[in-house]
Amino acid sequence: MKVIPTKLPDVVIFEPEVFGDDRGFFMESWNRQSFSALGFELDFVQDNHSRSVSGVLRGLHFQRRKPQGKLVRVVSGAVFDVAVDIRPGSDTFGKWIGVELSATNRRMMWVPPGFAHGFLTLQDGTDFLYKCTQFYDPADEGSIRWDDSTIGIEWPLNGSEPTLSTKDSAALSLKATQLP
Ligand SMILES: Cc1cn([C@H]2C[C@H](O)[C@@H](COP(=O)(O)OP(=O)(O)O[C@H]3O[C@@H](C)C(=O)[C@@H](O)[C@H]3O)O2)c(=O)[nH]c1=O
Repeated sequence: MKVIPTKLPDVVIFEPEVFGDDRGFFMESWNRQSFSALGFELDFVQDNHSRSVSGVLRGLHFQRRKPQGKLVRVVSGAVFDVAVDIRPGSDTFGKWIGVELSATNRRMMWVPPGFAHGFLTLQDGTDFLYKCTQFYDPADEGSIRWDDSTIGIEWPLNGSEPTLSTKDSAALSLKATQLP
């Protein structure tokens, strides 16, 4: 597995080894031993799967008391996936990274606990899968505005408006959001 660092030291991209043959392909999407050997001791407790039409933006989500680390990937379609460092006191507080994850590039991104996470779907029928290190807790979760100008994420929207949930439409700026 290839590990690709990003400009945010704790966020990394993984490129699994893909074995193709006449039948199709095979790859390991999660192997505790292999990740551990690379320095990632991860203990996942929940797997999630969402499907979206093109132009859906989910995020930017986080949990306060029980932050979730997420290993995210796409098995159908493509997304622009974003992690924002919202750890108070961090050298990279407020900084973001955006990466295209697709069924074609088979890349995964590690979003560490303490980061807000979101993604924009680039194709209809995008299936997004992720493993989480903490259970979902709706009472603990928060959402930061996707278009917060102090974060300044360059979403590849080409002038169109994203489709948001009611919750995400009502999200506050990073500054106005109560952080851990
Ligand atoms: C996230 C989640 C939602 N749900 C329920 C609550 C709600 O009725 C329905 C849809 O929830 P949401 O609108 O929050 O789903 P969604 O906007 O897809 O939320 C996800 O967004 C991405 C960006 C993340 O990083 C995830 O951690 C998660 O927050 O599913 C669960 O039962 N378990 C879960 O773990």
